[in-house]
Amino acid sequence: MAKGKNKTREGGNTRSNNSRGSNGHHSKQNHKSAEFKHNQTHTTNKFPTKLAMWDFDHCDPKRCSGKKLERLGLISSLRVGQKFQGIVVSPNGKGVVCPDDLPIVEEFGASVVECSWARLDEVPFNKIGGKHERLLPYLVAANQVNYGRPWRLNCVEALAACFAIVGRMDWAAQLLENFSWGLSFLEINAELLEIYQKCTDAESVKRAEDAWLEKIEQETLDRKKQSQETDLWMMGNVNRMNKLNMDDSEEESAESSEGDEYIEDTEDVAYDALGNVMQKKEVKYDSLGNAIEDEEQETEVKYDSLGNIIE
Ligand SMILES: C[S@@+](CC[C@H](N)C(=O)[O-])C[C@H]1O[C@@H](n2cnc3c(N)ncnc32)[C@H](O)[C@@H]1O
Repeated sequence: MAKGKNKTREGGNTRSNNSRGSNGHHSKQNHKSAEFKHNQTHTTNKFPTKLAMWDFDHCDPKRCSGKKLERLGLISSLRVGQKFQGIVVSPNGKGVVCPDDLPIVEEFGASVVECSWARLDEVPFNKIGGKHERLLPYLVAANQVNYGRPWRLNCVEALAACFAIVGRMDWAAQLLENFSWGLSFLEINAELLEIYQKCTDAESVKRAEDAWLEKIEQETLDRKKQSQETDLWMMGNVNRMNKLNMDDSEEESAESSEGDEYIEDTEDVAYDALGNVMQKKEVKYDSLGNAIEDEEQETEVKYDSLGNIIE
């Protein structure tokens, strides 16, 4: 259990509907009471540690994971100008999240910057953040917008990644469970998260990240080389196959033409009882194309009274 966590949540309540986002103003309320309310509502009692975000309303609310966490009452909004005591997972971070961050995460929670990747230059990073701003090491997004892209995690993935790296896989899963695709983030990054969890400080995570990047780069090169070799081998085979096919078809056509010839030949070839080819019978045709019977065969054979052929 996080130190002081219950204490923080005792006075806490979920964010009220009239609280404001990072770039909005609180209507009909003076600054002081709004600030007081904000400080009072920056935690929810639905999650074991504090979750917060600066929301710049850049994204489609239907696809925005930060907004969904807010609707679920799991995360609260921070104003521009307001700093966060816990880990700030941010593109503006210097070091990377590491297992040594566990006590900070457990005591003060984690926050993100809900904005568009394409509009980072509009974010006043100097007016948000905190003492513990962190980048995330190489991990691959599982969300539907950036699936398969390294580093470009959405807010819920970023928070979950932070929890997973510091060893709170339970919190990571608890958060991601709210998204249909959520747990696949832990699955596709399982091997890497285990490696990061075995590290200590930011430098060791960075070294692990570098080693992983080197490994996947090498694997990519090996795969490329292998596929080129396979292509060559296949091409060799294809050539051989083509040649074989060609030879085959040549042989086949040769065979078939031979066969045809053979068949043609057989039409006029006669065999004796022992299968020996006998003299080809010559068929003669009249001017109308009608076969004329061989006169020789038509020659009448005469016999004497004893049945002997008479010449
Ligand atoms: C740019 S926003 C995009 C949010 C997206 N629209 C959504 O639906 O959640 C994602 C935020 O998550 C955190 N984040 C994601 N990947 C990160 C990384 N590799 N390093 C540091 N922070 C990261 C940052 O706070 C970042 O601003």
